[in-house]
Amino acid sequence: MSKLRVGLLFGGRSGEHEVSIISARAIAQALSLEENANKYAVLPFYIQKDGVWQAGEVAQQVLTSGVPQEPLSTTPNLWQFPPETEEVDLWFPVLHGPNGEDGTIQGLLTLMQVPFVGSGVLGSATGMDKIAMKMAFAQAGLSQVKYKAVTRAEVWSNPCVFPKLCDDIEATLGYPCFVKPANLGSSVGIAKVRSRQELETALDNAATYDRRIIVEAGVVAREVECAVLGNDHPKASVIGEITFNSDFYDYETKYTPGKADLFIPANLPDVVAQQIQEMALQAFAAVDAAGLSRVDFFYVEATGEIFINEINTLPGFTSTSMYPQLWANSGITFVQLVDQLIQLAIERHSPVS
Ligand SMILES: Nc1ncnc2c1ncn2[C@@H]1O[C@H](COP(=O)(O)OP(=O)(O)OP(=O)(O)O)[C@@H](O)[C@H]1O
Ligand SMILES: C[C@@H](N)C(=O)O
Ligand SMILES: [Mg+2]
Ligand SMILES: [Mg+2]
Repeated sequence: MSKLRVGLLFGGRSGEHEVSIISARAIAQALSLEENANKYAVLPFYIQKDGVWQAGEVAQQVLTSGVPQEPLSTTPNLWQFPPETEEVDLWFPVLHGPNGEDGTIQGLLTLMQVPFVGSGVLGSATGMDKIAMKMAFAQAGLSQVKYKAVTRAEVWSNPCVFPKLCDDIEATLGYPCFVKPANLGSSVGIAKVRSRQELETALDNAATYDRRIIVEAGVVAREVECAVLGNDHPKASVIGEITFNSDFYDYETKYTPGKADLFIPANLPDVVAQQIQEMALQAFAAVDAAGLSRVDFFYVEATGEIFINEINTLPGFTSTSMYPQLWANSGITFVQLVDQLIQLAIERHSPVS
């Protein structure tokens, strides 16, 4: 039986480029182990930081070394896809953040009419944009912290508008609050602010990343996460908890070994764990996710409140990442997990009989 040729897409024009390479390396390895080795042949496709696609040796070299390839200074030809593109039977996008997790690549792959792992255009776009995502969650009745949506135009407006915006944020959300570019991940561009001056700086900085910005009331809570796997009848994993000593779960804490600890399963009353699992499944449906997602929550132990924070439709996928570890603790190994994701992609893209 011939092997299914899996196009592994990684890198990407996003602030999470480096994380994507590490996630893709772990997935490539899992696709070459045990029964997967007989079923799948991996074709690596590396998207440089300037958006140019590389296949073959260049892509393999980035995957093996984990080091991004610097784009050439010549004007890139963005619409020249490598010839290997035509050999792909199924795409496995392992791209985090804008231009990868946000529906853009999913639109391209849909037009190619080749099945792909994960959410489609709607689920990816709604899951990526924290403002759209929160509106979908509110509609589904999921509890979340108070927030305000802000645009770059308001932040970089005339000097009369900006102070009013900051006054409004102070009055409605108070300090500390969190300023986030709406479309990003790995905490890139996020700031925890405690004063007017920090608020102004954080809004200005977030506006350099995105036209859309969200400001959220800060909550003091335990951080817990749940993995979801499936299409129309998804399953929720056990719950995991993250602990750390830094001010919040920022980029450095996420990706520096030893700075954060993961506890799986989290030490939670059964009823709380079940409620989080139900909320994770509701969130998955609310944004129309497919295949996989990791849903992040805040659990306020003193009051019993559970706030949904966000959904990640292409969560970090290194061998030590929360998503595969949650499934490993729920009885699905990393090797089985990538196989199941491919089978779910085939199921989702099969013509309705
Ligand atoms: N409203 C809030 N109250 C308290 N802490 C918060 C709040 N929002 C964010 N944080 C802190 O910032 C971290 C990153 O926030 P968030 O998960 O929204 O960002 P992200 O960039 O999408 O992250 P990910 O890597 O999970 O995709 C959280 O894990 C938490 O530590
Ligand atoms: C990759 C990062 N956005 C995560 O959700 O793990
Ligand atoms: Mg996120
Ligand atoms: Mg998060």
